[in-house]
Amino acid sequence: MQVRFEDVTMQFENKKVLDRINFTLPSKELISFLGPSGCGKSTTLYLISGLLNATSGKIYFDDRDVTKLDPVKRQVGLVFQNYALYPHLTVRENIMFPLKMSKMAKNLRNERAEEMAELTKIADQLDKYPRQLSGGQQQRVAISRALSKSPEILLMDEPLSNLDARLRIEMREEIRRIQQETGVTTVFVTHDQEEALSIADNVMVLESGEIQQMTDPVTLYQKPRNLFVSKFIGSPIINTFTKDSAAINPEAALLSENWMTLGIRSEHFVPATEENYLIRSIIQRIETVGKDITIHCEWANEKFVVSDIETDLSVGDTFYLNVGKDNLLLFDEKEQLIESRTEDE
Ligand SMILES: Nc1ncnc2c1ncn2[C@@H]1O[C@H](COP(=O)(O)OP(=O)(O)OP(=O)(O)O)[C@@H](O)[C@H]1O
Repeated sequence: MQVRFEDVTMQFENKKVLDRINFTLPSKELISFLGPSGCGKSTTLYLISGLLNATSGKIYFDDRDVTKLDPVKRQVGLVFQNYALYPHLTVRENIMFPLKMSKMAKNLRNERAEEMAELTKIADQLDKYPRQLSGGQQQRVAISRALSKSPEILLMDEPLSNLDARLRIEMREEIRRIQQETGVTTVFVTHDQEEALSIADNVMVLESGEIQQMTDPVTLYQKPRNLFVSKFIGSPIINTFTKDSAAINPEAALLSENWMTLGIRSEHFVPATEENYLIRSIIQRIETVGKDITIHCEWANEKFVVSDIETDLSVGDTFYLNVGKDNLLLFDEKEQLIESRTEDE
């Protein structure tokens, strides 16, 4: 099922949290809402679920106007960060709970609970209580419960935030698998850019109640629409330079072009020579973490980082660098990506 927002505004007292936002979530996809704390991700999710009502604008599920529809009638499944399981009910009873509410016959409820537990790989935990399960298993129960009523859409609000790093990675792969097996349109809210990029078909980046960009993870990384998105996506954070950056070769042809900020990702630098370089630096520190080498550079108090590069140079050496022209991200005075440049060349 497709979800469409038309000019949706959400205001709490005198605070406008979402300002006339428009988007379409394609059917059967996993879409991530990504953005810093307070940008309006959860609010958008609750508007889809019906737990919040929009101040103005329209919300459609396919061609059905659901703007004023009761949450129960919207057929959404919800999964929260804290699992929200009933502690006094077993796993089986937790999964069956929404089915009981909708008065499904007991044998069918049981069958459905077992089917869901198979899907989420907790079939051997059905008679335990939530407190006897690990965090990852509890979240599997919450997902089973949310899917038990075959919702039209599954909404997940920071579902992995309570798990440790290793389990987060395991569970995000599981969520991806479950989403693909069921084909249910899924929204996954996170503030973690790596999580969003690794799990989603499409990512919607929000900031200050406005959609900054909505596209697939590769495009988001390679062609961020503006400086905010370029800085929010990618680790380490993208390096930025201005026209008066002393690190830029004063002879560089790039300086005669019209731009305000130059963005270069750490892995896009290649070694260069004093005769032909774009960026110069003095190596400050070489950091090795496992297989990853990050070189911390500086020129005239401007700091930046270089990674995925082979060099014999050491701390204190001058490091000359170039960047392939497709990897130069130029932003104008409104911090928007100048796209025509890469298309022209
Ligand atoms: N019921 C409410 N009354 C007043 N302000 C609210 C209410 N709910 C949310 N807000 C405000 O709306 C803004 C967006 O909140 P929202 O929870 O959607 O952000 P978020 O992007 O999900 O961030 P987080 O990850 O911190 O939850 C915040 O400034 C928040 O304080």
